[in-house]
Formats: sequence, C-alpha cells, structure tokens
Amino acid sequence: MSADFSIDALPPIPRPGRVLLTSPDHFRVEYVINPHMAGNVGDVDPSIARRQWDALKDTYERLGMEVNVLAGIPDLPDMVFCANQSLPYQTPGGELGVVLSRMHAAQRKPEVEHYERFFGSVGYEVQGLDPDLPGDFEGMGDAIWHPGRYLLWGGYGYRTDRQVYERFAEKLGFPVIALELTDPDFYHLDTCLCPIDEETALYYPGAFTDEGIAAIKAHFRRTIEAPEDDARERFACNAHSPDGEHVLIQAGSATTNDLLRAGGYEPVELDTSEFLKSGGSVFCMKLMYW
Ligand SMILES: NC(=O)NCCC[C@H](N)C(=O)O
Repeated sequence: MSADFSIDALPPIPRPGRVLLTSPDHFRVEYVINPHMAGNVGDVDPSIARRQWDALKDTYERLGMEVNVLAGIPDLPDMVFCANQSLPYQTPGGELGVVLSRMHAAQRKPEVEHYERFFGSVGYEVQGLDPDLPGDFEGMGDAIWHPGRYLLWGGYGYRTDRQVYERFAEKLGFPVIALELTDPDFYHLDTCLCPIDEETALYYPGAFTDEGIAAIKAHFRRTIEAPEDDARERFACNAHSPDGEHVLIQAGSATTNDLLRAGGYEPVELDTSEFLKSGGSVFCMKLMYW
C-alpha cells in the first residue's frame, strides 16, 4: 500500500457511466449506528424522502447517466444507501467485477446478498472477502476510486479495517492509499473526501490525520477544503461529481458551493434532509458502475 508513485503513471480507467439507486420505499431510521442517527429514530417522513430521492434520480437522468433501480426490501431501512454493500471495479484490461462488503453493523449485513444478485445478473465477476481474512469492509462508503485512474482511496477506522484493502489490491493489482478516519461524525471516507476529477478533490481536513492530509495533497494537484459547518452539518463532502463538471451536493452549503464555482465546477444543489437524519447524503445514495 505504497503511496510512492505518480498518478500519471497509473493505468487509465474510464469513468463509470451507470448509476445504481435503491428505492427508498423502506427507508427509515430504526436504530442508531452512527452519531447522526441519534435522536432521529422514527423521524423520517417517507413522502418527503421519496420526493428527495426522485429529484436525485431525475438529476442523474438529466445529466445523461444510465440509471438502474433496485427495489428496497422491507426491514432493511438503510439499504437505500447503496454505495455501501459493494465495490464495483473495471480493470485496465476491461474486466468488470465487484467486491462484496462485509458490513460492520449486524443490522446491515442482510443487504449485501441483494447487490450480489444484482451484479451477478449484469455479468460482473462477483467476489467476497476471503473467509480467512478478519475485518469488515463497507464498499464505496470507504473505498473510492481516483477519477480516471486505477487507484483506490481506502478509508478505515470505523466501518472498514485497514488490512482488507491489502488482499484485494494485491489480487486485482491496484495501489491503495489508506486514510485513517479520526472523527466519528465522519465514519465513512465518503463523508469527508470527494474526488471530483483526476486533479481535484473536495475534502474536510478535520476528519483526517496529518499523514492523511499530506497524502491527499500529494496526489491531487488541487484540493478544496469544505468548512466545518458545511461538512459536519450538511455533509458537503458527501457530494458526487459524475462527470468532472457538475457536483451534486446537499443544498445550503454556500461556502463550499462558492469554492466549487471558483474552481470552475457547477454545484447542483439537492435536498437530502431526510437521509441526513440517517447519516447519509448524495454520494452514499448511489453506486457507480461500468
Ligand atoms: N456514508 C455512507 O456511505 N452511507 C451512509 C450510511 C448511513 C447508515 N445509516 C449507516 O450508518 O450505515
């Protein structure tokens, strides 16, 4: 897991063009497994959640992405956060596959088989973590591809254990830059690091160690720092840029949006307030695949 390389020397990988969403029919806050859920049990308004999710879906369609929807399942109230159950990949040789998660929270473990079935149905090579390997892994909640390159950013500390990255990085032949997460409000890497394009990342430095910040700055030529209130209260770094131009982001992150505009990007504000009650926003409500 060496970080001693230049991005330009890594094999290029196309941006994924397909978006998987999971319908919010059964989305609720029913238990507390992250600090954002505390005080919100039973507090989701399903009709507002549906409208917010529809707006997210419409936005991806308007941007020309192919959107596929997996039906939510009763009694799996967090399944709508479909970034977490797997890590889809495309190798430099063009092979398509997916690594299934081993969810940290017992309540979320039964979600994974539904994504296993989905990826089997679209012809992906499906693999789990080796049974002898200890530790958990929460998919694209913690494991995020560097845009356009065969390089993985791997968050660890709350939901994912560092050693899981070594094994599948070795098998699939990509480098991993592991980043320790240090603040429980930012329990997944996707809550504090948002790679926008090959050169640029939006991030919240307060969620990382000094070593982590140095690694982010060393491998992105440009970094945009979200202020604490946008990052902590509005999940501004849980944004997503599907095309390196538009940045889908929770509405109201005014400072972050100004910084994005100054960098030449177009923020697309979406209200995900019902999902924030569960500790999630745009990035974790979708899964990109090829
Ligand atoms: N940050 C993400 O990638 N996902 C949000 C997951 C929210 C869910 N309530 C959880 O705590 O697992």
